[in-house]
Amino acid sequence: MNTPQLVVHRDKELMAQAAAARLITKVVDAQASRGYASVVLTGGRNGNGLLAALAGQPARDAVDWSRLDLWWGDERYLPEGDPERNDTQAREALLDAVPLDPKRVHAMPASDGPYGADVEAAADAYAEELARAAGPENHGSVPTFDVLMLGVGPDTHVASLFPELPAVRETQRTVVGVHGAPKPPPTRVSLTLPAIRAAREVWLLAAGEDKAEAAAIALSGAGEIQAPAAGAYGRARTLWLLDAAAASQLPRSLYPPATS
Ligand SMILES: O=C(O)[C@H](O)[C@@H](O)[C@H](O)[C@H](O)COP(=O)(O)O
Repeated sequence: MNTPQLVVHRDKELMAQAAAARLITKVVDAQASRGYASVVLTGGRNGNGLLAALAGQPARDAVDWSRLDLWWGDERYLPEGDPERNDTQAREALLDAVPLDPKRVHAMPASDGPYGADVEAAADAYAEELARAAGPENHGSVPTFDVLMLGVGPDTHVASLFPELPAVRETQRTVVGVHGAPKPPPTRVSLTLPAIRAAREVWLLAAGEDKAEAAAIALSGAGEIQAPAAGAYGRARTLWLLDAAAASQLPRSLYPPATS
């Protein structure tokens, strides 16, 4: 497991803008070296704030959107187009404004789709879609994502992996159904920690005073069952993108050199 890197920005607006610029550069580099890029999106205010910031950046046109594979780390299990779905909010924030290849945008199943109320079947279907996209070097489970982004909840949850609940304990499956999520809505589909760890880079987004305790807990050696964010790390890099408010309870030893 690699040591998390921390970058602390002045406030949540600057964090969103800087993280968006960072994502553009990462995608452009991946496309220049490999011809395509693969990114996993997250829901929530910080995740959508990053997408909205990216939409406003002229450099967004440096990305070849037609060669970008988009996946989700989790989804609220609601009907297609529901305003509370992560993919609905991502489309409103950015996706509808850029020329993506619809075949490369992999939304998680909706509750009014073929699986109906069977969220486990929906999760299995997404796992199969990931496996089909995986290359031989990925051990046949999930593709090697260039960047997998995760908002961090005040309770240290990431994706829909909540402290102590079954989903965070999953060690084999790549996608699971979640029931009784403490953050509404209660029924969700989520990548598991093994799937998250397949990413080259995992970026954790934490801005706002309400994330200060979660960041301090997750970065101070807590276990992944009690603090799922502590178990979210990439194969090559784990990057926490914070604002000063969310970093305010970090031990000084963890606080990076002055960044803004
Ligand atoms: O479906 C969701 O709600 C998100 O995927 C969830 O994991 C979110 O990223 C965190 O709860 C942080 O959300 P905020 O950035 O809004 O605090």
